[in-house]
Amino acid sequence: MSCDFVLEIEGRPPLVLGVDPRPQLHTPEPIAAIRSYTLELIEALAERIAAVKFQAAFFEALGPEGFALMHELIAGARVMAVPVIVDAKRGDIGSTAEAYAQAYLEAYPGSALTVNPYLGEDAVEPFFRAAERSGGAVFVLVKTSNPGAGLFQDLLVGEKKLYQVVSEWLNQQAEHYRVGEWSRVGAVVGATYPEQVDELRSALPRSFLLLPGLGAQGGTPVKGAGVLNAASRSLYYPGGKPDVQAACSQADAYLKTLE
Ligand SMILES: O=C(O)c1cc(=O)[nH]c(=O)n1[C@@H]1O[C@H](COP(=O)(O)O)[C@@H](O)[C@H]1O
Repeated sequence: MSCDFVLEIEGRPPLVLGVDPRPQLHTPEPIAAIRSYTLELIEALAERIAAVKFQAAFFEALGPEGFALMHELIAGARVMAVPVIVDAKRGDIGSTAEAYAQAYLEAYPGSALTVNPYLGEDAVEPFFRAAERSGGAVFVLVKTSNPGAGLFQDLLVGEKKLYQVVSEWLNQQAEHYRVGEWSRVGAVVGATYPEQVDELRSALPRSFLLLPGLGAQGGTPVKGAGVLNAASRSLYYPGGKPDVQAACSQADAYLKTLE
């Protein structure tokens, strides 16, 4: 297995498994049950997914043991040769960004991290540089999937919307951090906004687009080069509960619409 996120992702299916565990669905011992279910699921879906995306908040909410479990599962996915995206949406002043980049990108070479660009270029660059050193990637929030995304992201800045300004800046960064056809600098675009997905696919030709919002938020799969459709609840808990067989069927159904 190559230890470079960009090279690994290129040839894989366009679906991402989101792991957002709810302890109430794994009683009576949530930590142990989430560990075994997630490992079994990643193994079962390994050939059907581009990557597994761990949402840090759900593990943090489980306390110190939960946070340790996320790190254990990241390592487990890497052992199974499945690329990892840590969805922690980090963003802070440069010196703190260095520490976040060390915690996720450098700790897991060949992995990716979601990043919030609100603090500006000097706050995001440490993530790009760390990704370059570690063979990783960064997915920067451009147009998020939530209903309130437009409050700031659609604000007009001159004649452009703020998310368009972000995407123009991001495209320059993406050119700089290219690895062949694709870049270490990707973008997050909600599957719930298909028009903006089309627009940003053209505006960011070198970037992988991570599209959360599939299923539970009402988004549907989007075909396209470099498009990674991400589903958490609808794939991790198909039918509202842990079920490996049903998850395999759901993954097949998503992939069929993407053929
Ligand atoms: O970065 C993300 O993954 C993300 C960005 C975004 O715009 N919208 C969004 O829903 N997400 C994450 O994607 C997952 C979506 O979960 P489901 O709605 O259950 O598929 C959650 O972990 C969110 O935190």
